[in-house]
Amino acid sequence: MAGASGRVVRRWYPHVLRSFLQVPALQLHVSKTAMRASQKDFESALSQVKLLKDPGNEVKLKLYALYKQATEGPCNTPKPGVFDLINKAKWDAWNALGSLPKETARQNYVDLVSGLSSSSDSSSQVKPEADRKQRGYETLVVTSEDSITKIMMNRPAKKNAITTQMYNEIMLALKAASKDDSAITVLTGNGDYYSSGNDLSNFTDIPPEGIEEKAKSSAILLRDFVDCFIDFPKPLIAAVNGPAVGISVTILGLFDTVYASSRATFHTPFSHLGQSPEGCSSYTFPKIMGPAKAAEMLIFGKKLTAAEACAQGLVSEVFPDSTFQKEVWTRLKAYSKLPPNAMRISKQVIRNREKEKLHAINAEESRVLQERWLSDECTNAVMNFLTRKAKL
Ligand SMILES: CCCC/C=C/CC(=O)SCCNC(=O)CCNC(=O)[C@H](O)C(C)(C)COP(=O)(O)OP(=O)(O)OC[C@H]1O[C@@H](n2cnc3c(N)ncnc32)[C@H](O)[C@@H]1OP(=O)(O)O
Repeated sequence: MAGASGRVVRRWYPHVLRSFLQVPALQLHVSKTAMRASQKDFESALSQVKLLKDPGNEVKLKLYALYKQATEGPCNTPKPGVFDLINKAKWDAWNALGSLPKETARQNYVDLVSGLSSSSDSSSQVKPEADRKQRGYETLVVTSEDSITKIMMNRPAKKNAITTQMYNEIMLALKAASKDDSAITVLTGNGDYYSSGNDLSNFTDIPPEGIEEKAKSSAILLRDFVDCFIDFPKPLIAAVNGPAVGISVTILGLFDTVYASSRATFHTPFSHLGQSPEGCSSYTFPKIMGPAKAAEMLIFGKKLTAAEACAQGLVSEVFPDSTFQKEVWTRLKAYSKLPPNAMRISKQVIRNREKEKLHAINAEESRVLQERWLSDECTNAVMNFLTRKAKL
C-alpha cells in the first residue's frame, strides 16, 4: 500500500478523468497490482477496463477528490461557474474533503481502489452499466442488479435538491420497483450530498392562476409523493451517502433500514424556512426518538450527526465514509438473496397496521404546509435563499 504513492496515482489520474468525462463505453478498473505497477503493468490493466464494471460517477468523483487532496492538499482553486457542471461537481467533491491530511487522503484512495478491484474481481459476469440502467429518467439513475433496484438521485451539482420533475420520477421509479423482480429497493444520492431537500426554486414556478394554485398543486404533489413511501411493499433502504436536508430526512421514518456514511448529517430546518414538518415525521420522529428529541429537530432545526441520528434510532448503522459504498452494498447484496416473499410479508406485518394512520397524517401535514407556503415567513425565507442572502 505504501507503494501506492502520488507518482502511481498520477498515472491513474488521466484514466479516472477520462472515465468521468464519459468517454463512450469506457469502464473503469484498476487491479490491486496496478497500484504498484510499472507503466507497462498499468497499460495492461487499462486494456482490461472494457470488461469490467463502471463504478459510477459518484465513485469517480470520490477518486478524483481523493487524488487531488492526496497530491495537492485542500481545495485551492476558485469555484467553477454555475454552468460548468462537471468541473463544479469535481470542485465540490474536492472541497468537501476540507482539511483532510494528504496521508489520509492517499490511504483512502488506496482503500477505495482496492475495494473496487475486489468487487470487480468477484463479479465475473457484470453487465455493462448501459444494460442495467433503466431509461426515461432525467434526474435519477435507476439500475436493477443482484435483485436490488437502486434509485439514485442524480443532481450532484445542486446537492440533489428535489425538483418537481424529480418528485415525479421518484414516484415512477418506486411504482416500477414495487412490480419488478427485485427483492429490495434502495434510495441514495450521487455526489457529496444525499439530498438538500425540496428544490427551493420550485416555489418560483407560479402558474397564471396565482400563488394559491401553486401551493395547492404542491400540497397534492407532496401528499402523492409521501403516499408512495407509505405504500411501498418491499423492503426499502436508504443509503445516506452524505448530508440530508428537509424532506429527504423526514421520509426516512418510512424506510425499513437507514444506512449512513459517517459524513452524513440530518437537518430539518422547517422553522428557519417558515415551514412545518412533512413526510409523516410529525408522527414517526416522536415515535422513533421520543417527543423531546423530535421537537429539537422538527421545531428548532437541530442538525444531527450520523452518530447522533443512529443513537436516536433514525439511522440503523453508520459506516466510515471511506468504506461506506463497499460495506453497504456488500451487506445489501447478502440481504437481497433472502426469500423475497418472506421479506415482503414481514414488512407487511410490521407496517400495515400503521398505514391508514400514516395516510391521514400525510394528508394533514400537506394541508398545513399548503397554508405555510403562503405565509410571509416562508416567502421571505425562500427569497433570501434564492437571492443568496441565506443558506442553512
Ligand atoms: C412539493 C413538496 C415540497 C416538500 C417540502 C419539503 C421541505 C424541505 O425539503 S425544506 C429543505 C429545503 N432545503 C434547503 O433549504 C437547503 C438549501 N440549500 C442550502 O442551504 C445550501 O445549498 C446547502 C447547505 C444545502 C449546501 O451549501 P453549499 O455551500 O455546500 O453548496 P451550495 O453552493 O449552496 O449549493 C450548490 C448548488 O446547489 C444549489 N442548491 C442546493 N440546495 C438547494 C435547494 N434545496 N434548492 C435549490 N437549490 C439548491 C445551490 O443554490 C447551488 O446552486 P448554484 O451552483 O447555482 O449557486
